Order: sequence, then structure tokens, then C-alpha cells
Amino acid sequence: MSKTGNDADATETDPNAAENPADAPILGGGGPTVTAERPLEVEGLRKSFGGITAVDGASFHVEGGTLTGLIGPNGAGKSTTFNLITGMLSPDEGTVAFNDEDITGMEPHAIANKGLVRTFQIARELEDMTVLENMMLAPKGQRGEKLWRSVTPGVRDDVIAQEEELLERVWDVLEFFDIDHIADEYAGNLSGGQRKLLEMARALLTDPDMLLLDEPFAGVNPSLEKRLLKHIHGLKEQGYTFLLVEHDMDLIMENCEHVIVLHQGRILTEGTPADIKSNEEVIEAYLGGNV
Ligand SMILES: Nc1ncnc2c1ncn2[C@@H]1O[C@H](COP(=O)(O)OP(=O)(O)OP(=O)(O)O)[C@@H](O)[C@H]1O
Repeated sequence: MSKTGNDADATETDPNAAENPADAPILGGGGPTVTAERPLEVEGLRKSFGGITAVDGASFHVEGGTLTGLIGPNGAGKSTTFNLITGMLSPDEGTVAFNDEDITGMEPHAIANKGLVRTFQIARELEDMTVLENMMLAPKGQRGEKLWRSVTPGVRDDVIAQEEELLERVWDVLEFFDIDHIADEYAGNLSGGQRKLLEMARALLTDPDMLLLDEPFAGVNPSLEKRLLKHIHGLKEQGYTFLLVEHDMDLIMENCEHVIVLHQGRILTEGTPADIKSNEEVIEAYLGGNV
């Protein structure tokens, strides 16, 4: 696989994108370190903003090694729930446990260090850096921070060895996402879909056990969407756990094994895609909502 060239659009049209998850690639040397049977357990989560109760006593869990969908009409509380889980917001009530540890109210970086990671849009200031530079910065302040912290000051060989180790891992992840050939491209020049791949690659570099994906397919063309899904299924096969917020109902129904429905801050119901599709309450919530 070439590590040179600036064909920024090459990843947009991959005729070889696998449709069968069994054909999905496997990331060498990766895999989650700890995965509890139920890595994520949310209990009685509540959050109000002034008079608006965004999350109103939500309880649910996510099984390890699954792709679980979190859906609901606009304003149902999905983003707020993500923010409460990842420490961006503190709940008024309730608890969040990750890998059997109470992480309620912890700082976002502490939660990421534990292996619960959310994908983030590439910040404006990172757009002037290349894909490779973006990747090299990714572990700092997140889970890979331990790699940097453990460097003894003044011991140059250690620093070099650790940088080499990081670089090797970076190339592994870039190759896994098929974006190694645009490593020298500025992040600001990437297409919407390529950014999404880079965002996920950065998140993966932090050695997560579980990834929270907030509309990862927004603005992504169908062929790249297929590729992103292929990667997600490949990672799932390796034991990674995913919680996905997504408005495209067909995509959720075709790809998630379990679906949780939020409505007005509460869990309306949960089950297999087939259960959810035929659930009258869900249909009503969506018809009443502004989907
Ligand atoms: N910071 C905030 N201040 C005030 N109200 C907020 C705030 N964040 C969310 N809300 C309100 O809380 C409710 C839930 O919002 P949230 O964004 O969590 O829903 P959502 O399911 O993610 O919606 P969407 O699908 O439209 O993104 C909405 O009524 C929203 O207006």
C-alpha cells in the first residue's frame, strides 16, 4: 500500500467496499483491553436546562462487542445523553458505569483514558496540519497520554523509542482506514467523508474499548458510508463496542443488533430492529416528532 500521493478523492469511490461484515478488515495488534459483559450501564440519568428536562430518568445498558443504536425524534435527548456519558455534562441525578466502574461526573479526558471515547470533529486549528500530524497529536490528553507521561525526562532513547512505537501504530490505523495514501494531505483539504474516517482513526488511536459515534455518516456519500460501516463491523468483530446515534433509520435497522429508543428524555422501548420497527409506540413517537 502506498504511503505517498495526494489523491484526496481516492477513498470516496472504493468499488471493493465489502458488504459482508465477514469481509471487513482486522486491525493488527489492536483490540480492546478490557470489555465487561456490559461495558456501559446508565442508571436513572436526569439532566435539566432551566425548565427543560432533556434527559428524564434514562436507564439502559450496552452489551460488550455490539453495535447498539440510540435513536429518537429530534429533541429526544440523545446528544445530552452522550454528553452525560462522556463527562461533557454532569447529571443532576443518576449514574454512569463503564467497565463496572462508576464514572459519573468524571472529566472527559479521564473517561477517555478509561477507554470510553467519543469521536470529535477535527478542530479548525488542526485543519492546517496533515493527516499524519493530526494522528500523531491524537493520543495526547486522551488514553494514549500514558505513553507520553511515562517518558522519563532527559532519557532521549526512551523518547525516540516511544515516538517510533506511536508512529508504527499511527500507520497501522491509517492503513486500516485506507487513508494512509493521504497522510501528507492537509486535514482542511479532506472531503467530508475522509474527515469522518480521520475522526474515527484518531479516536481508535487512543486505544478505546468502546466508541460513541454521534451521526458519523452525516454528509458522507453512500460508497464511503459503506466503507465506514465495514470498518465498524470489522472492529466489532474484534470485540470493540459501539453506541451509535443516527437519524437514518434504515441504516440503524440494517446494522445494529440492538436499538434503544429515547423519547422526551426517557427510554420508550428497546429491542432488536425487528421489535422496534413494529412497535406502535415508536411509530407514534416518530410521527408526532419532527424527524
Ligand atoms: N444546553 C442546553 N440548554 C438548553 N436546552 C438544551 C440544551 N441542550 C439541549 N437542550 C434541550 O434539551 C432537549 C434535548 O436535546 P438533545 O440535543 O439532547 O436532543 P437530541 O435527541 O440530540 O436532538 P436532535 O436529534 O435534534 O439532535 C431539547 O429540548 C433541547 O432543546
